Amino acid sequence: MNQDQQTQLKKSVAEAAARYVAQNLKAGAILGVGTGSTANLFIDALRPIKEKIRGAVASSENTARKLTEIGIPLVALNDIDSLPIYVDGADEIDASFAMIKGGGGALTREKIIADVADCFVCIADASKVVAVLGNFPLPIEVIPMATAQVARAVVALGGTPVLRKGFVTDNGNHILDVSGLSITDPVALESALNQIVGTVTNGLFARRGADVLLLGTLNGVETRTR
Ligand SMILES: O=C(CO)[C@H](O)[C@H](O)COP(=O)(O)O
Repeated sequence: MNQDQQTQLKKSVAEAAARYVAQNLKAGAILGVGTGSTANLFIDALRPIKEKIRGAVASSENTARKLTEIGIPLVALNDIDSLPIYVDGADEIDASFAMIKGGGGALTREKIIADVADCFVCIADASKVVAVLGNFPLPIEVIPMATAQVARAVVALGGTPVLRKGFVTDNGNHILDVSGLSITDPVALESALNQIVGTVTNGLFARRGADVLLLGTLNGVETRTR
């Protein structure tokens, strides 16, 4: 698949996700919105149905800006008790709907919103589906003073961490991108990484994976459920 085709597939799933929201989000409800190029296309696709959405919880400052631009009011996660639907992209997704996320660096806020949401709708083009997670380097958000220590702990687990240069997360932290992991047990690795002191969040979304996958393929958008 070339880049133009991939962009076209991202656009198709973004539009399918907007239709999904129009059909499934109750009038006046709050929507969770992810981060990244697919999420940006999703925000664009929300324009025609924006009156139906009372407000949105944004997973990053970029997403907050885009939502504001199209006139969807922002809602703080602390001001709501529940969130029916969260729509976000992924860097990789496997057959059990476990994902690697955080290519855009928004993994911590994304994981928090995903945890609150009743339904995580993953929007992805076909290139994101893998048999085993780990070809895409796994992002880990770390407290800056702990970066070297977390990197040593990650090496001990068999990974090769690289500091994402010139990048600071919306929370003021660093990202280590970890390659060389063949993630055959995503739940166990997510838990193991959570134990490393100085780690804020790792980009494995396995304990709380997606519920619905809208997958853009060259033959159209497939809806898969777990
Ligand atoms: O996790 C993310 C951002 O932190 C994104 O969802 C992930 O990187 C996919 O991005 P894109 O839609 O640009 O391929």
